[in-house]
Amino acid sequence: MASRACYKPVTHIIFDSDGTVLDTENMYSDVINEIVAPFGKSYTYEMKLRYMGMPALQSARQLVEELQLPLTPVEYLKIFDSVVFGRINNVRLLPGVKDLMLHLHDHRIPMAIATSSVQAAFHTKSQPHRDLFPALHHVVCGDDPELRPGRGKPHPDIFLLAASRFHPAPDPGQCLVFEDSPNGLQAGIAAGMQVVMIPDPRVPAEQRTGATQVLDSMADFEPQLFGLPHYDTCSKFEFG
Ligand SMILES: O=c1[nH]cc([C@@H]2O[C@H](COP(=O)(O)O)[C@@H](O)[C@H]2O)c(=O)[nH]1
Ligand SMILES: [Mg+2]
Repeated sequence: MASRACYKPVTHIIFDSDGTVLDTENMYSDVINEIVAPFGKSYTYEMKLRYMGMPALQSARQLVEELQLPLTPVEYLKIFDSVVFGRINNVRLLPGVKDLMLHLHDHRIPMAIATSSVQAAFHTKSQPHRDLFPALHHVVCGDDPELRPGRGKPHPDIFLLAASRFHPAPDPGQCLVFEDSPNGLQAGIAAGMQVVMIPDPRVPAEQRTGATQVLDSMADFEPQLFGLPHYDTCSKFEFG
């Protein structure tokens, strides 16, 4: 992790979604394990560390091959999506997300989401929290027509595309990324952006290397360290 002196001021924020904004990762692990268990397989956390943040079809292809499932990747994805669809009402925002988005929105800081999730899935999962959408300038999903296949996280493309869609577009160095996954961290670094990583406690130290800052929770984020307006104590605690 960088020392305090290494934090550089930023003007724009790009959030990852799954595991950073939406509390979906444990649900994904449960669903994947339920799908593969009848075939005598399990989805370990070691595997998850490699899959998190990957575009859905790429992840499905790798999973089917790695676990030798008697399914095509598309068949697997259909089952996955239908099971997830039944659980979306339980998807919560992670701690600190709402406070930070509302705070930065109050101060007119431009924000976007860059998620590997496909648009239909993101739309469904995020519906319970649509009151926050006006705070976001835009959302880039993994199936965006301007993203080339095979260039999902850990490639930088989705973050660079998200940065290019602000008006006016900032330099990558002016953007701060929030990420939970090692693939997402690498994507943010490759994009030339600072990355605040909020990993699951099981993410090993070596897969956090390069993060500008590692936090246990978004609620611990101190905007002023990155040249952003600090929290007004009253608004954070009265309305958070
Ligand atoms: O255990 C897993 N978690 C997450 C993913 C992939 O990561 C994406 C979420 O990426 P992001 O955190 O960039 O929103 C999911 O849509 C899925 O494609 C996965 O394959 N396996
Ligand atoms: Mg994520």
